[in-house]
Amino acid sequence: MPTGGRPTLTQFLIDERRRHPGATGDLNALITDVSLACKAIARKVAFGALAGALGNEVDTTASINVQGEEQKAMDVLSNALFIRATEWGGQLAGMVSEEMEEPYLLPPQHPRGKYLLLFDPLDGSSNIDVNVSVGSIFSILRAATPGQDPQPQDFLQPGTEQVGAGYAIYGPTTMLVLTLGRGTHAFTLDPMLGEWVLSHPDLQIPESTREFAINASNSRFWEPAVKRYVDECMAGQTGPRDADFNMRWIASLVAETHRILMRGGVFLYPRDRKDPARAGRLRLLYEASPISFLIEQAGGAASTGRERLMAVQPEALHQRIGFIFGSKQEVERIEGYHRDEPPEAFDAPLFGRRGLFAAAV
Ligand SMILES: O=P(O)(O)OC[C@H]1O[C@](O)(COP(=O)(O)O)[C@@H](O)[C@@H]1O
Ligand SMILES: [Mg+2]
Ligand SMILES: [Mg+2]
Repeated sequence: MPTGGRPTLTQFLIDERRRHPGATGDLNALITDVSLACKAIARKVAFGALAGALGNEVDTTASINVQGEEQKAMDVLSNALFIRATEWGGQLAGMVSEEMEEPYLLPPQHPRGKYLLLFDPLDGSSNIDVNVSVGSIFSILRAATPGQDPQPQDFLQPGTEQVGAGYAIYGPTTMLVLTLGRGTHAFTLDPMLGEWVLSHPDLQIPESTREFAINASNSRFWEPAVKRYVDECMAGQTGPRDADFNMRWIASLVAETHRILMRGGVFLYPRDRKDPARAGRLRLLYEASPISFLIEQAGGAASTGRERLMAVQPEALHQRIGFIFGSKQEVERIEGYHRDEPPEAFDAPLFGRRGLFAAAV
């Protein structure tokens, strides 16, 4: 076997389907289409500064997206590749993307299916110019009205409702990491065969760690619980943790997640006071929710700091949220520190559950 006895993604999906005798194969077809989009994005990313010079159509100008952030040409192109690869197959009823303000409705000639696809087509895109790993993140939900165009509120489902989730990482090797609710599995793209090959079945995150990741430049905006946690890590052997810690920050959620899945660690992009118009940095539906599913399925934990992230009921398509995930013992410790803080210390008046900005984008 050219894959050294390891199953390909197709073989893995066939095996999964056997466990669900009533399955139509639509989910497998959708994941195959998503994995094709990821292959196409990987190829484009690999061209780097040669994009355009070699006759591929990427230009290098940037614009501003619906969230007021710089939108790179590769963000726009990756978004188009996701749509092109998945809209025709008849498995999807609609899509939501970081790069589109409203849900994407399928062209009239395409059949509507029973799934919803939510995605960040290119995560960490500010890293592209410096040749640091980037990725794509996706989440699959069931449509409320299969066969019909969805309403925006149909996408507002808690993470616990996800049918599947995953990401592709475009790094030294291109990999696809996937969960369908039975473990988290990583596939490596064999560049010769162009096939995803199961290289890391059933990933398990170590329960404890001595490595944390946070953007420390935001420290003056943190809640007391986060500040306490980081201070204790920094104090190392001289503090209450009685152990030295390492700190990491890549500024690429996919790359941080991948490191944590491979060797453990904890990631924090907590709710903070930096911008009163938004209570966190990362987007709930197509960043935090799918990453949480992957992390939990690998034995880790994912939280807002106060509750299980996948239990949060979304209120807006592009809602942002505080996000803490990784090795279970550390996430539980951070949640404990939040419980120790009186909620009014930070909540009132802007950030309370019922506060002005609770669901702001
Ligand atoms: O610039 P900061 O504050 O370090 O934020 C980095 C975070 O922003 C992101 O790049 C946001 O994703 P996008 O690139 O898709 O907007 C995450 O991948 C990363 O964790
Ligand atoms: Mg992102
Ligand atoms: Mg993005």
